[in-house]
Amino acid sequence: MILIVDDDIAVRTSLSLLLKTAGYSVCTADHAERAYEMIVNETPQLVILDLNFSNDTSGKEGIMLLEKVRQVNARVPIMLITGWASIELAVQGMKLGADDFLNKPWSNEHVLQSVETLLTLRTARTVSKTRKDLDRKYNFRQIIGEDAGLLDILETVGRVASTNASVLITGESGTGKELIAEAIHLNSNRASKPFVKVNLGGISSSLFESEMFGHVRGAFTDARIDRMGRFEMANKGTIFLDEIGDLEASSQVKLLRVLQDRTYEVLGSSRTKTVDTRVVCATNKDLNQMVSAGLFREDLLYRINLINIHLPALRDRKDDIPLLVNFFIDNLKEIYNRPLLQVPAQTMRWLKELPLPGNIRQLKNLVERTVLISLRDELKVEDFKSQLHPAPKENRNSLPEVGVMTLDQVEAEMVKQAMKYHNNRITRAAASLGITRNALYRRLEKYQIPYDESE
Ligand SMILES: Nc1ncnc2c1ncn2[C@@H]1O[C@H](COP(=O)(O)OP(=O)(O)OP(=O)(O)O)[C@@H](O)[C@H]1O
Repeated sequence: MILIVDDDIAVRTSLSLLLKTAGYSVCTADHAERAYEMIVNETPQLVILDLNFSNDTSGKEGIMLLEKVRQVNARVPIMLITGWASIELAVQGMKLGADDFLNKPWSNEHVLQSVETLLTLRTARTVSKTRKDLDRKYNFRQIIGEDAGLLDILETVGRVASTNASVLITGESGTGKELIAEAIHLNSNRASKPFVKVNLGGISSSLFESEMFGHVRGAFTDARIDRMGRFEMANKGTIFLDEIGDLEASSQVKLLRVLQDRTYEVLGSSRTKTVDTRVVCATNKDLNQMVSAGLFREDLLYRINLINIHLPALRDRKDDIPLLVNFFIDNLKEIYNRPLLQVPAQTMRWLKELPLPGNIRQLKNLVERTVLISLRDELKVEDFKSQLHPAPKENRNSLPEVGVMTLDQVEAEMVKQAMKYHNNRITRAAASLGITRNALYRRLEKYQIPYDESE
């Protein structure tokens, strides 16, 4: 049974009708006390709660009810309804334990999708999965690993794939975020439709709208032909927004708007288009920390991370290293027609102890380079060693090998080095890096490098 809490009879009636027609049983409450009684006594499967009671536009009454409900029932999914103008209220509600929020006016399809998603996610998790069990149920062919943490992740991926829930995938660079995003798509009923990847780090705010929503010819000076936006390309499929932590503030608000309303306008056209796209985002940044630092919108964070999947670093799942190496070797056997290629146990033990800050991508590159360069089929520690730290070549620059560090890590190291060299003098360090003092402050904050504020 779904409980609808709203003092507006029109809202109660229309939502009841919608949900009943879709086959749910429904009950309603027109004020907070009644709703609380029903939640305690009748244990609904889901609660839809309008935060803006018309006699109390501050939303306080709704928020108090939410707090009270969470004290007695931590599990019942709660979906909030607010006006677009009171998005902060929705964020406050999410912090207090609500599961999702909708804006008025809502689309019926959106309500039904969210209800279905929350009810599916609520069903109890099946425990103790083995890799075999998971493979029987889902398609994870390209994802290698048997680490318990990874199996948990795969189980979550399988379980949430069929819903429309937004998923945020976090983890260091090279841990397989894109692969997991693809697996969500492949195991969903959108699998036969497009999977569209967008690297948000590479899209400046001036290009954001034309890239994501498309434009018509003549929309701006350079728009010589009509262009389809990424959301339209991903229609009925999945859009994968990679590097979401790199999105500039003005683009964040535009993205929030489309995820919220599920509609957008093509640049230069007044026609409104509807988005029917599953949204999966990824980042190697700590978005919670970015929210605290005022660099990422909190409402956008809540919108994109109904489900959060955090991928472990490879150093925390070392037992998977041999499985991964063998998987890469098997592929290379075919590609290079070298059926006798193998990595003996001793070499494997050595590989397992490598720090591999670039995670699976670094391991894959290392295996590929070693196979390419080494002439023997039985790969020895020296073969890998020479590719891990290749001997200095003439004119070789001193940058680390590709895959070893991300651009952010290189930048952070350079900033630290300049600060140390100039004894933490901001002006000098900034000048030596070729950036302004403000730009240096931003980077010090970003990488959490301590500095003397009186400087
Ligand atoms: N579990 C895995 N099994 C096999 N290959 C994997 C696995 N995880 C990652 N890979 C491979 O490692 C490489 C990096 O993975 P991917 O691009 O998904 O990482 P990422 O976390 O998205 O990286 P970035 O943050 O840098 O974008 C890819 O070639 C991918 O196929």
